[in-house]
Amino acid sequence: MAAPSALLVMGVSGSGKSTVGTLLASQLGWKFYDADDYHPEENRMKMGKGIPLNDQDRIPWLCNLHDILQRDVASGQHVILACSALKKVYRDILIQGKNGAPLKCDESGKEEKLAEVKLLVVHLTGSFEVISGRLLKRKGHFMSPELLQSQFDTLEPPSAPENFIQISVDKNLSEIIATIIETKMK
Ligand SMILES: Nc1ncnc2c1ncn2[C@@H]1O[C@H](COP(=O)(O)OP(=O)(O)O)[C@@H](O)[C@H]1O
Ligand SMILES: O=C(O)[C@H](O)[C@@H](O)[C@H](O)[C@H](O)COP(=O)(O)O
Repeated sequence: MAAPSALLVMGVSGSGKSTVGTLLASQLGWKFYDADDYHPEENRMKMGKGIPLNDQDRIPWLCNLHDILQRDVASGQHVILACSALKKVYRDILIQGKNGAPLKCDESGKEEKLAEVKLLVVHLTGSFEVISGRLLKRKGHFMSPELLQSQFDTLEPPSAPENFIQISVDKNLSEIIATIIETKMK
């Protein structure tokens, strides 16, 4: 496969997506998006009350992120997205648009064909104990730590034929970044 022009850093809440994505973007000089910044207020309020999001809450959010990625990649921009992307279908939407089909995700009825985003999925994996420990220490975030169990329950780890790597959150940040850069170059 050709070198990716987009990286998706995924995993449950507290797995290190924002931290890893930010560091990676500054090292590579790629544009960085944090999917959390694109949640509508209703989603934030729901999560803040300790209610997990469902497909209905997530799909428009993912479609919007797909459109943003697609626009950047089409203009030659290299991008990194930090996004939970817990289910396979969510990753399909990020890559291909709604229903995993290469269609534009708007409601206009226009079925505009889009090029697939060439993307490497980086899954940050770790135990409930390690990740909940980190979330409990993290301050100033809308996500309630009680939602972590539902994130693990929802998680469908990437598998073939997805283009992915898994990295343990037990590694330190420089090891994680080095592994991603090395994989991306292959
Ligand atoms: N590899 C790591 N080793 C130690 N601490 C980490 C690591 N990755 C992230 N952290 C810390 O864990 C917490 C959660 O990370 P964050 O990037 O906010 O996760 P996410 O974006 O997946 O919710 C933060 O306080 C961050 O500094
Ligand atoms: O799909 C979801 O349920 C949400 O995206 C959820 O994952 C939330 O956005 C983050 O987990 C909270 O932010 P952090 O991932 O930064 O904790």
